[in-house]
Amino acid sequence: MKEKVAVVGAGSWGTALAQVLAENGHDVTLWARSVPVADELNQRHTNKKYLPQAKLHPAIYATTSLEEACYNKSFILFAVPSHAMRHTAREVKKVMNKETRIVHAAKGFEQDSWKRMSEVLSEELERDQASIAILSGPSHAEEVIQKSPTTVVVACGDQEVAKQVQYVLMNTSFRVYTHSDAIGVEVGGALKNIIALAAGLVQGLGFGDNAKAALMTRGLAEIARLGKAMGAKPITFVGLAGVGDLIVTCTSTHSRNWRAGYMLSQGKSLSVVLDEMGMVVEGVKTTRAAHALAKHYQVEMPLTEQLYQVLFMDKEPEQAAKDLMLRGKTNEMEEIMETW
Ligand SMILES: NC(=O)c1ccc[n+]([C@@H]2O[C@H](COP(=O)([O-])OP(=O)(O)OC[C@H]3O[C@@H](n4cnc5c(N)ncnc54)[C@H](O)[C@@H]3O)[C@@H](O)[C@H]2O)c1
Ligand SMILES: O=P(O)(O)OC[C@H](O)CO
Repeated sequence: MKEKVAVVGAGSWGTALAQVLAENGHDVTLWARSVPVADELNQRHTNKKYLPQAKLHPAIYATTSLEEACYNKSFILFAVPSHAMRHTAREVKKVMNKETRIVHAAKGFEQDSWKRMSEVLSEELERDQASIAILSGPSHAEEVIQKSPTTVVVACGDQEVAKQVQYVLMNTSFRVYTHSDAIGVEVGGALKNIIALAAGLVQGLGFGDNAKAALMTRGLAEIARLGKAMGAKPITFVGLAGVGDLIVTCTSTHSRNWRAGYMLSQGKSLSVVLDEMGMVVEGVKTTRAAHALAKHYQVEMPLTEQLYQVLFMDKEPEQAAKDLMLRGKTNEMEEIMETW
């Protein structure tokens, strides 16, 4: 059945998801923040800033009007960065219908409140959190747009909504699994960006594959520890929204977080790196959030702690690596048993 879907956010991820939906035959309206981007999408069927090589489906209709995008739609899919979620949702609330199903695909926390995006959406849209679906998993827009086989999860307290989202998005190159652990899927997607930043940094410092494997494994351990404290099911982190996303972001040069980490290793300051990237690097703000959440939940997150000091307290990355290697001696099996 053809559905009317609004995609809110015409960056790389929103554009790639709009393409998947249009290829699946749905009626897609893509909300862009700027008029030139909307004009380019409508007239040339390209989005050069965010997906330079892509030829987009001509049926994708772009607009800068949230009302035009969101009124009378079956689904609204939020693909704006986490820092933009609350104010965008507040505007969407004014123009959307009560029965429209809500999905978000952002991977981060709100600054200062450290809330998950589904909490923010629930507050602003006055919706039960259990009705909000979360799309996550290993999925770079650059590959989705090329129809390279991709697997994702859609998590929701209401499994009927998860199945409906699975129905509208799934096709031969985009496989969607439903999931019931919304907190785990949301937290896994956000926290892997911290480890991806560290992986880029480590690679740029000339460390080898042993260090990368260590980062990913020990990164997963601390993601699971914080996730569990926040109410996630630890087993979720062995799936696509945990290990899967860690693998893709820590090993792919498509990753904005990995690239930002790499640039930092070349001696550039954080503000220069973010400027040069010109795209959202969620891991920076997420490091702040996880640092605060770790304190709040009294969970040990040594990698996050060291990255926090490198990003925000001018610590030399080499010193951070040494401090990680020589921190208090621990027993891996005991830790695994405690978390998993
Ligand atoms: N790019 C990917 O491959 C990918 C994959 C999965 C999830 N995500 C997640 O999707 C979210 C969006 O990422 P992206 O890669 O598309 O980012 P992007 O940098 O490519 O695009 C960001 C978009 O958000 C808009 N935006 C920025 N600030 C805004 C604001 N204050 N108000 C309204 N709109 C604003 C920009 O105009 C742009 O359209 C992030 O949370 C990211 O982690 C991205
Ligand atoms: O490019 P990144 O690092 O923002 O990661 C994008 C997606 O989250 C990968 O699944």
